[in-house]
Amino acid sequence: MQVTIIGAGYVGLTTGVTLAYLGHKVTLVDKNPAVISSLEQGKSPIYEYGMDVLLPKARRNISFTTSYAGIDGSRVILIAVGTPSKENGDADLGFLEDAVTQIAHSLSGTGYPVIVNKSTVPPGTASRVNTLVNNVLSGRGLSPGVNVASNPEFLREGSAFWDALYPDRIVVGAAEPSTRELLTELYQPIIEQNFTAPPSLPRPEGYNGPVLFTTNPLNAELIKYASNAFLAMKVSFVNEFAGLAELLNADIVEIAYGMGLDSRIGNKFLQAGVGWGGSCFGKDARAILYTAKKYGYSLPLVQGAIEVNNRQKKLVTSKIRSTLKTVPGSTIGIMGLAFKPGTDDCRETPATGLIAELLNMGAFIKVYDPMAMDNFQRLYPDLPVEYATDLADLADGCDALVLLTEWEQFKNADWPALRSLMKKNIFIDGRNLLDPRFMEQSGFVYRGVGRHVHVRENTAAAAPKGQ
Ligand SMILES: NC(=O)c1ccc[n+]([C@@H]2O[C@H](COP(=O)([O-])OP(=O)(O)OC[C@H]3O[C@@H](n4cnc5c(N)ncnc54)[C@H](O)[C@@H]3O)[C@@H](O)[C@H]2O)c1
Ligand SMILES: O=c1ccn([C@@H]2O[C@H](COP(=O)(O)OP(=O)(O)O[C@H]3O[C@H](CO)[C@@H](O)[C@H](O)[C@H]3O)[C@@H](O)[C@H]2O)c(=O)[nH]1
Repeated sequence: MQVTIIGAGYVGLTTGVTLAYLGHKVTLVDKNPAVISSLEQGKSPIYEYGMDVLLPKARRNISFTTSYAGIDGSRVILIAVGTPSKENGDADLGFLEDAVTQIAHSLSGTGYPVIVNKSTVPPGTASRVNTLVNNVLSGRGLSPGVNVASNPEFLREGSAFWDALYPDRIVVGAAEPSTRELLTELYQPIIEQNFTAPPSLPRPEGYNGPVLFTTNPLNAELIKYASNAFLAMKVSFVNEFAGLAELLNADIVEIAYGMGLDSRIGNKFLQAGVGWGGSCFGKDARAILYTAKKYGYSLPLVQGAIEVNNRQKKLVTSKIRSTLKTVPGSTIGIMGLAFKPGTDDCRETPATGLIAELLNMGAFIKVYDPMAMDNFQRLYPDLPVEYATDLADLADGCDALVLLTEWEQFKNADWPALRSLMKKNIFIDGRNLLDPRFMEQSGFVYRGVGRHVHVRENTAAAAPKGQ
């Protein structure tokens, strides 16, 4: 099937590469010439696990362009442009409206494609896009016959290709049976799992394909917001209890493990830490709160998830204060800048707020991330921090190390050697990644999140991570 995707960012690019890998003919349109020229040279502008394998394999079925000129022959146009937060919390639909207007001006009037919205957008947007595109067509003297569907995206950065090839569900919000059939055809290889799995992304054992759920566009749009709000709330819930556990000298890792044994609760998204970040949870929670307010309604659970998260982000500074005592003049090493492991994305990463606070308190800051240093520097060019070349360079001369992203490389580091390079021995584990007893044996004063300082024998090792 001939498919056009507008926006070659995290969602558009992974979706485009996946669909091309599955045999569709994909045109990726992005207004940023640097993104397109990088892709034309075979280089991905973003880091995503599996991209190095899938992009070359998809290459013969995919083309990249900054122009909307060639979109006319497509049967489906997927929109995957950004929908960032406005000052008031509402989703900014400027990029989306620009894309839709350009699409409407590029269609010739024969055999219209279906426009499918993959960007996360407030309820009612599909209907608004429908009016916008068909008004432009009418203004051009063409018949207003374009259908618009909602097909929200649920991929996670760092495992985007897993989520694209082996999703739990595909949600299609479409009013007309013909649009539902078209999107079912688009996703047929995934629904039926009739493709050769790439060796680096093997089909999970027992996985038999996603549930295809068809509904109307409004419900589909709300499914996306409700899902993200629920996940953010789940993490905030465990973080809220982490604070109480710490006061009571209990251990949140064991508590979360015990909770997750109940299949109604499940063991995922119960990992306490420095709070959630990224380009989606905060933005989408603010947007749905704004929508509710417009209708004279409130969402106290969603509001609470944000408040708990804001409080959580201050946790590290108070741990630094209580362990280091004198912060001004101290050197603090930040381990991890990406908002989660497996990605180079630093949008709304917990690292920024913490670094700003520590700088304000008079600390000297060094940072290291195995993947996200360039992105971080590009996003926050004015932050006066020193970029370390590796973990040893980071630890060298530090009074405290603060782990913010649970990279595998950090787990497997030579901790006694790193300790020997430091001036003082404070270690704040903002993701409960490391074994407290091992860290203390390695010479550190260890502080995790929601865990008693001296964790009992057999506890940390026994409880698996909740991700
Ligand atoms: N990042 C994720 O993990 C994720 C997951 C699910 C849903 N989403 C949603 O998907 C949407 C896209 O997110 P993203 O992270 O991929 O964004 P992104 O910023 O990484 O990419 C958006 C791309 O769209 C391009 N663009 C903007 N306006 C354009 C236009 N008019 N024409 C052509 N190109 C244009 C930009 O240049 C950019 O490359 C958002 O609504 C987001 O909430 C994101
Ligand atoms: O137990 C957990 C799980 C996650 N997090 C944090 O929560 C944030 C978000 O993590 P995750 O959801 O894995 O990453 P995203 O790539 O932001 O994906 C979310 O946002 C996307 C954009 O809307 C959706 O498509 C995905 O389904 C949804 O999981 C990160 O800062 C994580 O560190 C925790 O602190 N504890």
